[in-house]
Amino acid sequence: MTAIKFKRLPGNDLPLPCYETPGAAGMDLRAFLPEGPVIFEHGSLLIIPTGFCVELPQDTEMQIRPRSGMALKHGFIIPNSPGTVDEDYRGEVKIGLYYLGKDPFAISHGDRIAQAVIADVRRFPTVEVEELSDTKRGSGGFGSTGAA
Ligand SMILES: O=c1ccn([C@H]2C[C@H](O)[C@@H](COP(=O)(O)OP(=O)(O)OP(=O)(O)O)O2)c(=O)[nH]1
Ligand SMILES: [Mg+2]
Repeated sequence: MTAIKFKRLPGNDLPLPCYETPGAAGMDLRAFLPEGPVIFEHGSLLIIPTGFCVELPQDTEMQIRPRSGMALKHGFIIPNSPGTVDEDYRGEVKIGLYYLGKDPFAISHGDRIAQAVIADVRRFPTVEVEELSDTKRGSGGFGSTGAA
């Protein structure tokens, strides 16, 4: 089976990202903060390193998504969610976290702060045309079909 290749950055003693249960969709990503915890205040937006670079299989992407517990219990959102790691990216994977909680919250080295889902990517050629085909929806959007 194809493996996701991770390259460990110097000083990184963290476990390799992995699936926490056999059926998990995402592998958890940990904060690489060897110099100590980072304190989030309400409204903080910080980019947290993971200590790993990744090489993805051809025609895949890594989506960086929030962990539900971090979001719903503590108020951490990922503003660019799902973050997109391109298959040709060779830099360190980083996670942007925005904190909505009231009280200051510490994120420490090794905390599992996000999850990475590997997804297939299809690429298509693009073409400019004069007309698009007719549909029942037409130009309706943004709630045009109602709520109930
Ligand atoms: O949550 C994320 C999102 C992106 N990246 C890295 C991998 C990705 O391949 C690269 C570029 O991301 P993206 O294409 O979303 O950002 P951009 O603003 O379009 O930057 P670029 O012009 O470099 O493509 O940044 C991360 O490490 N974490
Ligand atoms: Mg881009």
